[in-house]
Amino acid sequence: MSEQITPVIGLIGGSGLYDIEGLEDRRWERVESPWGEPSDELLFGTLAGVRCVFLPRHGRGHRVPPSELNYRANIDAMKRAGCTEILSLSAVGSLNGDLPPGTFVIVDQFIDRTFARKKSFFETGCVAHVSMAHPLCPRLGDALEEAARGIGLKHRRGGTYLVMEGPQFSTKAESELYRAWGCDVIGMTNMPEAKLAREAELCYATVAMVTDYDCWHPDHDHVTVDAVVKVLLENAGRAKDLVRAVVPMLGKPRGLCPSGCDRALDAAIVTPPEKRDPALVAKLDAVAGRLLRAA
Ligand SMILES: CSC[C@H]1O[C@H](OP(=O)(O)O)[C@H](O)[C@@H]1O
Ligand SMILES: Nc1ncnc2[nH]cnc12
Repeated sequence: MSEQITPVIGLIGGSGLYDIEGLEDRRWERVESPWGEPSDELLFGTLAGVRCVFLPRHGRGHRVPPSELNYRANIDAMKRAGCTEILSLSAVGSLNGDLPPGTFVIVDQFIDRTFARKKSFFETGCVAHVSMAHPLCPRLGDALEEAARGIGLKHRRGGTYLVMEGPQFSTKAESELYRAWGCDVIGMTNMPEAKLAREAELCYATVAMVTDYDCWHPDHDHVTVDAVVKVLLENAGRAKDLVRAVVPMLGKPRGLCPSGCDRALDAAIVTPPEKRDPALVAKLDAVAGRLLRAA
């Protein structure tokens, strides 16, 4: 019989999203990871009977900046907590005049311009190369699109998210360069998060919630934190409505991911078993235990 999965929905809340009210049987719990400290405790609970695990990306109180987030610990902790998929909810600037503040973009591509982050679970002693050609899970995108349409949310399916290092916002020349590259939105956090989710064989989707026009638009002020916060407080309520609509759709028992997100490591690990570093293999127990345990 083909494998049946009972989904556990991971939710990573970005700027402005530090809790999911309405989660039943809620409890904040510390999850230990061999990769270090996650941003915060994880919030466990259920929505419409579906198990959910929420992590505020920057921690409650927004304490951790994008470059100092321990992305590996965050993804590893969510995998250890049993998550089968992750929905990332993120504030972004718009690089596209057709995507005004308030629009929710169901992203389908990334350009990763970050340079000061640990980007892989695989290090000396166990090397792997996963495909990132299609970094976001279309199955999750379909559900998000249907849910957004169902609740009348201003949204767009598809768009390229440029991930910058930050924490400073872009220069005008950078903003114009990214527009010329065809990017739609800009933020600081979804890479390496999406890469690590892929290595951990977790389906991953991003809802990018537009808060500003960055600094390229001749008719709008350059982005400031005040402006972002004002719009993201409006976006946060709608993001929670979207979560409440999409979780019941995703929570039904299902087969394997048609796009293969949950088997991403099948053809990725290069180092043969006898050459692997046992200490690293032990650290990879949650991320890659499916394959490494068998070896
Ligand atoms: C507070 S504005 C800049 C900040 O917001 C976004 O974070 P997140 O993706 O976690 O919502 C952006 O990437 C920056 O980190
Ligand atoms: N303009 C912008 N640049 C980078 N990150 C952002 N998050 C929200 N707006 C942003």
